[in-house]
Amino acid sequence: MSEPTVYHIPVCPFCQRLEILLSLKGQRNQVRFRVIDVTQARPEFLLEKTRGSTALPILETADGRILKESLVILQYLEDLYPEPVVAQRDPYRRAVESLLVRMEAEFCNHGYAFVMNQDAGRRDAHRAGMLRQYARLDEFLMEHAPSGPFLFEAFGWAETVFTPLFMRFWFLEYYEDFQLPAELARVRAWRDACLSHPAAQQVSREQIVKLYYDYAKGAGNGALLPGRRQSSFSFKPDWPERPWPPRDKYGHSATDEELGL
Ligand SMILES: COc1ccc(C(=O)/C=[SH]/C[C@H](NC(=O)CC[C@H](N)C(=O)O)C(=O)NCC(=O)O)cc1OC
Repeated sequence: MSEPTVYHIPVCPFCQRLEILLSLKGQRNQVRFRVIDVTQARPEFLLEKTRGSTALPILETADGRILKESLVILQYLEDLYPEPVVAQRDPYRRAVESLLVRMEAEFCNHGYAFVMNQDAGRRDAHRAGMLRQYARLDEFLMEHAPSGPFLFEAFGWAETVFTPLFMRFWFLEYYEDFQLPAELARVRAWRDACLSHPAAQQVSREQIVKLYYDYAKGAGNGALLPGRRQSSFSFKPDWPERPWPPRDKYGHSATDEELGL
């Protein structure tokens, strides 16, 4: 094996982080990406490599060593391909970047809990919680980068970490009619600049909305819903050939046929 290999799910936000970083560095073709079908049990060869853990992405170095956790793999790739630099080199700026990145897990969890919520009576609580998460980002950016749009001069480390989550939260706009209010202008400017960056165009809004339908019905990571034969994460039929799913997640459960599966 002459190059690193990433085992990934094409639409997983954590896997997309690696593609964005490599794209920024012009090294996307130096790393082999092997697609794993999240709707199927992990293949034995992979479980042997990971000693049983199933979360993706997984990176196998050129000499066969295994790494997991997207933020760790990002740092490995940053060190393996040091130019152009993506993470800040100045110690204080790197610390500020790290403070912002420390907010990604709670931000992610709120968004996924919101889209996976099945209790219409809790919609407003989820919405309020998601708005608080965006307000935290807005406050941080107003303190450290009031003019923007990025945290520093260009799309960098924090943007690489957050942009896949901003893209997944297209499912909140579609299934929960979630919109950022005008008073959160700073984080909205950051989000919009991230969404349009050329290094981050691995997935589209239509793809996310169609593939994540089952998450909106409470089934994550390729799990199968009652009465369904296929997950919305299935690779076939390819998502461009499928119709847009119904938006009414609380009142209707689409069949495989309605989803074009
Ligand atoms: C907070 O809830 C969620 C947040 C994100 C995702 C997601 O996009 C999974 S993407 C695919 C998912 N990968 C991960 O969760 C990796 C997270 C890890 N911390 C990283 O940063 O690499 C996976 O492989 N799951 C299958 C398994 O673990 O066997 C799903 C959520 O709930 C189902």
